[in-house]
Amino acid sequence: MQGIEREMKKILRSFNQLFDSVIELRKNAASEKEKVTGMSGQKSDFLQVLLDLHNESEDSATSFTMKHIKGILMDTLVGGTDTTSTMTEWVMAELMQHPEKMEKMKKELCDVVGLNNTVEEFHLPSLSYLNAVIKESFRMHPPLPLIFPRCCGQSLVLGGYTIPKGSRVFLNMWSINMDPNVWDNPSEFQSERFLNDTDKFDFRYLPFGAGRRMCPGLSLEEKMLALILASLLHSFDWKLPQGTELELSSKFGLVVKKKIPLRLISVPRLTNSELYKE
Ligand code: HEM
Repeated sequence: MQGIEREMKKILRSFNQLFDSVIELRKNAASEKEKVTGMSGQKSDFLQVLLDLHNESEDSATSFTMKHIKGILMDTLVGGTDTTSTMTEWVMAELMQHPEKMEKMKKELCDVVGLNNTVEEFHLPSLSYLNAVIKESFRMHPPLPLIFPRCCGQSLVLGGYTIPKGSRVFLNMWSINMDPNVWDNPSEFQSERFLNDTDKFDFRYLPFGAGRRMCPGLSLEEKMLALILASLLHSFDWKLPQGTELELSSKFGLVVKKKIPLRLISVPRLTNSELYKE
């Protein structure tokens, strides 16, 4: 009616073309490699695993088609891009708002990584303060505060409320995260509350949802976000452009972002300028 469907189909077509060309490139590269090395079926990345599954399932009753592959690529792209960039922005904004925590963060990075090195994946498990800062940022700024709606399978009474079978239920994570009965001083950014955190499942804190439909990108995200942030914070000092002020208001949408995008100036921090070259 308002051209939304037409626009959606146009976007879908361009994504389809993108995925087709990526898949075609991969297939050509794989057959080229097979010709040179005589080896096939090398599981080098996620796309290759999907293509191998497709090849293996061609003769089976439950086939795994190209349509499935493109659907998975689409889910990964949609689920993993806006959420990650939004969260990077929130963590940086909170650290700019709390310079003492920014300093603590940098000290941890200096101790673990050293100013003559760049951050690598193997450093991440030792960055416990970074982990706490990320968790506290997820608590205060969950990118998907209502996670995804659930449908009630059978009628039940919960906390005195009757929820009829078939109701659509939204879980408001944001209000749980801000509830003083659940968290001490919930409106304060206190990353230290997550410092001695155990891996025990905590129903007060569900930025990635829960149950069978919880976010499948969780373990990738934990590493990706920590690596992006650790690299940004270790390699550069950050300051606000002159005459600008930091503000932390949010804008509601499918992903809750900062209302005004964060703009910062980076100043190289590492001792060896060669480390900034590819
Ligand atoms: C800051 C990062 C992310 C956050 C906060 C986040 C959060 C969520 C949440 C709350 C859900 C709904 C879970 C539920 O209803 O229980 C979800 C679903 C999903 N996420 Fe993520 N996500 C993130 C990153 C990613 C990444 C990196 C990927 C892929 C690589 C991804 C792929 C998906 C997919 C495919 C679903 C739908 C799962 C289903 O319906 O079965 N997400 N995510």
